[in-house]
Amino acid sequence: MTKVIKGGIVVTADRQVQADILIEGETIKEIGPDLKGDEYIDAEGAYVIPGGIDPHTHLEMPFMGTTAAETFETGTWAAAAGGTTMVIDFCLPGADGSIKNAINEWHRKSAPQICSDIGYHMAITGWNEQIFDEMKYAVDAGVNSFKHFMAYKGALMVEDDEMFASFSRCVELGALPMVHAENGDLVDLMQKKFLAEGKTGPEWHARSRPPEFEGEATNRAITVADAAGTPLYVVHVSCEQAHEAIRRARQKGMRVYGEPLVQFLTLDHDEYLSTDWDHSARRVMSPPFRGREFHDSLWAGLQSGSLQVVATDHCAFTTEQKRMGLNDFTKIPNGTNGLEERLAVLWTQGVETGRLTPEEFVAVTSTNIARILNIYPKKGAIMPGADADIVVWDPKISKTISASNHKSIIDYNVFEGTKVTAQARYTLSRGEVIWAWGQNSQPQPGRGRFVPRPAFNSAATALSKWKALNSPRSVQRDPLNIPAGV
Ligand SMILES: NC(=O)NCCC(=O)O
Ligand SMILES: [Zn+2]
Ligand SMILES: [Zn+2]
Repeated sequence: MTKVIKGGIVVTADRQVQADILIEGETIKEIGPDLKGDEYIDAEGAYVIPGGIDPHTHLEMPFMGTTAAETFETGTWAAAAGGTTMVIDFCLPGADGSIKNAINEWHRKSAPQICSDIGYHMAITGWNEQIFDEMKYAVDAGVNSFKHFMAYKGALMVEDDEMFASFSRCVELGALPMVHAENGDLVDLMQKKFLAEGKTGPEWHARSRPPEFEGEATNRAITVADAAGTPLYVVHVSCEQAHEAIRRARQKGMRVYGEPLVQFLTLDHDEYLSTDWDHSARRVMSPPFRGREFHDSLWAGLQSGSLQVVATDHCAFTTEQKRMGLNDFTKIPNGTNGLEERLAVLWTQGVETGRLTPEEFVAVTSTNIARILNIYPKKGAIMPGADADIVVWDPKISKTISASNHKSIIDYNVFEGTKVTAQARYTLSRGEVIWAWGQNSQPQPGRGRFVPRPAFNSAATALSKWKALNSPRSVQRDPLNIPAGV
């Protein structure tokens, strides 16, 4: 059975071309004019883009005394409605600290629920021999990236020496270290100080995590990565201080990748000043939303290439869960939504304003992510042989984002009231239409697959080669010229 996506403008990370796409089974067979097939999908007047990949989600993740409400089913369904065909979700070890058990637990939860494909990152939340050993288990199981939390002191945070040990292990395994870069010690101090002063509202969440804390930690993580000789991926970059550190490292030739979130590009820290407690608490996340001046820095990073990908960090809690922190902002579960909205908001506020080209949009929402996370060109590409994860992207469907019609399980939306001017007309996952605008599509839990991601992407391999050729060597001395020991 073949399908042809007909009459659209195919947009990839490097070009736009008017062409049809022939799909055979789950993969792309041919791209060209006037293709014939058994079925046709109308792309007239629309762009045809690789399915979005969200490199940063937390579905059903146990966190801060509760569990993220968004399930693997509702999360991947919301993603499909928004044009995202793959998510990379964060696996978190449980009380036993085992990476192996965490991966098995994530498979157990996700497999029967996911509507489209999934991959995992693994969190490193401490350091011991078991973690050292099980990092290899993770890589062999197709999990090739490890997140290190420099914040959440007393819970997930790791120290610099632990990061160095883990980054060095990543070098051996050909895996990619990632960091949540905030100075956790200082955040902890500020939180305690504010609470002691009776400052308990959600506005103090943001004030306890200023951009300087993020910039310092980003610099520190880059220093650790340089010492260990590894590329580095900085998640949820929210401010110029962190962006500046990444820019500087890249100028020195380091392979440091930066991931702003669509929330950080568009939403303002004034939201924390709302007199409606729920409104502010629903937007509590770490790092927090920043001021408009930082949005400009992040957009510039996407334009110039110093920042490479846009994610959501989708970690969705209900209002009831947020109210766990009614009298103490440090107990508000951290996280916001964005999976369904990422592409439409980025298109409307990026491409429609001329900040991004359609090609850059494809690069930062899909292709760059697939390349960095080593699943390109199976994912993130429109070329023969690639998975037919494709979106017919209609730049003429407008809507106003609202919790009243979103697919997410939560009872609010941080983009509520935002007007967007483009939507997925069709979303295809491995050749199957899983979402059709206005056609009462239904979720198909269990049809998604886990996609293993191999280790040793080309950046890791190149850096290891460079380090091996250029690392300092001991001076060879004639034993006769070495003074005898005293
Ligand atoms: N970002 C956030 O507030 N919640 C999810 C956990 C994390 O990524 O730090
Ligand atoms: Zn984080
Ligand atoms: Zn996160």
